[in-house]
Amino acid sequence: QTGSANTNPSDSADDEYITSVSIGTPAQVLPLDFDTGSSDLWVFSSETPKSSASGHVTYSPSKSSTAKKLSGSTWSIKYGDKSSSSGDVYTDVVTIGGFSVKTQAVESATKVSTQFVQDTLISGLVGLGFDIGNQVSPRPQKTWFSNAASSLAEPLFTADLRHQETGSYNFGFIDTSLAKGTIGYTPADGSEGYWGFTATGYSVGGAKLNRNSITGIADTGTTLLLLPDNIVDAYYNNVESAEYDDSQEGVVFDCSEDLPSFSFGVGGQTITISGDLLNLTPIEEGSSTCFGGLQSSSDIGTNIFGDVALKAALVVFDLGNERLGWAQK
Ligand SMILES: CSC[C@H](NC(=O)[C@H](Cc1ccccc1)OC(=O)N1CCC(N)CC1)C(=O)N[C@@H](CC1CCCCC1)[C@@H](O)COc1ccncc1
Repeated sequence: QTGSANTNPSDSADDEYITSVSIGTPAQVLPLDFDTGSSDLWVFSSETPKSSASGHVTYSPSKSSTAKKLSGSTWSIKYGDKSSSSGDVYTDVVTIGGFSVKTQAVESATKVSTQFVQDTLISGLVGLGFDIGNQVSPRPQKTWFSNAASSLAEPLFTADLRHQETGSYNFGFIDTSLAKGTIGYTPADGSEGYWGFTATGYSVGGAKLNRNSITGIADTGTTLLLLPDNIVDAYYNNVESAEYDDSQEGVVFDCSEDLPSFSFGVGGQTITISGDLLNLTPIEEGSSTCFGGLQSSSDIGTNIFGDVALKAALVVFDLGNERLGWAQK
């Protein structure tokens, strides 16, 4: 068995990617953000304060004949961008891309932080990280993919995120036609709950890859490519107008600049992110100053190959073989 779901950028900056998920009987369809950087499936619900839920699609377990309360279970999660949510837990049928998991832990939010209240484009997250990262207590729950893996044709999923166009999350199969290059595989380290891996080197503007390895995570839930300061500086030294903007908390530059590409080595392949994928968006509507897709990871403490990097590749999240595959798109 397999599943295939379309995913769409939320806005002109590709800030996040939205995928429709069906929960319950009859199906309640919610727009959710798939996040390989976390391991909880949580949703805005009938239990979310009305003031917080305003403008959001919500899940009502009382309207689902297959919903069951997981009594005594609660959850609480805090993300890298300081956003947070918490609540209680139900189990229900969850269908993604035509594949159904009958008894999936659906974490219902009784509290959500301001960022989530304001982001009415999504009604929650589907964590696609490793089960060890699940935040339900007293008994941690499995992710949707972990529950699905044993019934899928192959215990893997792929992410094909695209700039300003529809992409896909495929479960149980690899559609190699989505990629131009060969898929290079490298071991994935799931010990922290994320999809950790080591890139073997990098280069700016099509130069030869150096051999400076970069350890980081493949994270669909993070917008940017976040790397160490020395690499960020090496890149922006090629961008005449680049400067750090305190209010934007990142490097900005003239939108008219012709940005160099950025490449990294992984699994014997080279993934090249084109300059235009690294020019994220004007800092404000109509501004001629643009915000960079490559920013420093120094205040996070983890290097993150977020959507800016993932958009350049077809990425295989292979749980069965504990490995990540990358192919140029
Ligand atoms: C590098 S952790 C920062 C990161 N959150 C972002 O990337 C947000 C995403 C967003 C949120 C709301 C609207 C638009 C975009 O976007 C920005 O932060 N930005 C985009 C816009 C730009 N102008 C400023 C920077 C983050 O916590 N992700 C987590 C998932 C995320 C949580 C918030 C809701 C959306 C999903 C998660 O994967 C983090 O996992 C790890 C982080 C650190 N160690 C290991 C794992």
